[in-house]
This record gives sequence, C-alpha cells and structure tokens, in this order.
Amino acid sequence: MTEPLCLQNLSVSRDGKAILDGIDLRLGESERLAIVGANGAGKTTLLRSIVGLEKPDAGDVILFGDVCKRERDYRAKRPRIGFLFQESDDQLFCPSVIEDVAFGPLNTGASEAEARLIAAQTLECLGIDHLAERFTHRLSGGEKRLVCLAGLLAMRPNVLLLDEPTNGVDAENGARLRAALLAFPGAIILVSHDDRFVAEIATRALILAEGRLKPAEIHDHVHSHRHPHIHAKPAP
Ligand SMILES: Nc1ncnc2c1ncn2[C@@H]1O[C@H](COP(=O)(O)OP(=O)(O)OP(=O)(O)O)[C@@H](O)[C@H]1O
Repeated sequence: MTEPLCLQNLSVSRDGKAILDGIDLRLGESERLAIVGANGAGKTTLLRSIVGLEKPDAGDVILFGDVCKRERDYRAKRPRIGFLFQESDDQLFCPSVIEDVAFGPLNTGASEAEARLIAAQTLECLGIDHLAERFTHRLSGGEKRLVCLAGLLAMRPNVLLLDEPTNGVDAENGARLRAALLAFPGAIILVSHDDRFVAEIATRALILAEGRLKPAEIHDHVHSHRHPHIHAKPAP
C-alpha cells in the first residue's frame, strides 16, 4: 500500500502565532507513532491538519500518495482515517450505541442489516457488546471512549488518529483499548499524556515543542514500581 501519510514543511498559525512551524512527517503503513508534548503544544492541531480541519499557511498534506489541498481532496480520504476526538461527546450523535457504531458502515454503502452486523462484531471484538442497546449520552466517560473507537474500527480504516484515547478510561477498559490497538493492522498516531500507555503501544515517539517535531526515546523500566518515561533524544 502507498504510504498513508506524509507531511511536508507544514505550517499552521492562529491569531498570527505559529502553532506548527515547518513540520515534516512520514508514517509507515503499520507504524504506531506517539506524539507527546506539553499542553497547548499543538498536538490536536496537528491531527486536525492531517484530516483537513485546519487550513495550513504553507506545506503539503499527502494522504495515501495524493496531495490534499481542497475540501473534496480530504473528503475522499477521510473514510480511510479514523479520528478519535479528544472529547467523546463531539463524536457520538446517535441515540443508541449500536446505531452509532453502525452509522459509518451504513453511510458508506452497507445495508442496514450488514451495518448492524459489523457494529455488533466490532463491539464484541472490543469486549463491549453489553453496551449495544445503551443510550450513548448515558454512558460513562470511559465507556464513551471505547464506543467512539468502535465507531472508527467499524469503518475498517487504514489509519487511526487518537487524541488522548485513555482519558477517563479505567484499567479494565484500558486493557481492552490496548488489545484493540495492538491488533489493529494499520497505522496509528497516538497523542497522549499517558506515558505508560504510550510505552505499551508506540513503536516510535516524537515530541512536539515550539511548533517542531523532535525524536523522542521511550523508556519503560522497572524500579520498585513500573515507571515509563518519554523524553527528548539527546542531540547526535
Ligand atoms: N479554536 C481555537 N482558536 C484559537 N486558538 C486555539 C483554538 N484551538 C486551540 N487553540 C490554541 O492553539 C494552541 C495549540 O492547541 P492544541 O489543542 O493543538 O494543543 P495540544 O498540544 O493538543 O494541547 P493539550 O495537550 O492541552 O490537548 C494552544 O495555544 C491553544 O490555546
């Protein structure tokens, strides 16, 4: 498959302030890349730029080998990219869980019966089939995260962009999330402040600071307790 994502010299600013300042990034087709950095560093802005929700001042977003400039370029690629928003309530909009997860397949041509079957299978794979008939707005924060992920996985995307997937997720659902991501065959960009989760999932890490991406090292070592760290790589 063609490389799913390439950013070339991408710059995005807001109110005259550079948020992303000449970002270059290539993502391999089954790579799991973590992007870490301080609050406000621009991680969400970077994810939004990838799917065309931010308009760059300069540079190129190349998705699956095609340069995307206009909304219709991005629209053609979005079904292949699952974007987990930082806020689950921005993502869930159907009354019941099963309807929400079936929405994507239904919207891309599956029959109602097929879409519900895909949704039921996806919920089962994630170990949350017991939530199928629940009202989405009555789920807990952690349950909502898993249901949002189910909605993305039901689309069988090539890439997942995950903005703080473990927010509000307890240990049991965290284990479900981890298993699902490790089994996912496509590429992942994981934005997270959860160093332990990053250490478990990511095959590469980058730090976003001052609008630029720098290589990071992932350490996951044991003292008296397990204690993962992620920090900037020393200059060569
Ligand atoms: N809609 C907006 N309008 C104006 N400024 C914004 C908007 N959204 C974000 N910003 C600003 O852009 C900068 C980057 O925000 P962004 O959400 O990308 O950071 P982040 O690294 O994802 O932060 P966090 O770790 O807190 O989620 C911040 O200074 C933020 O205040």
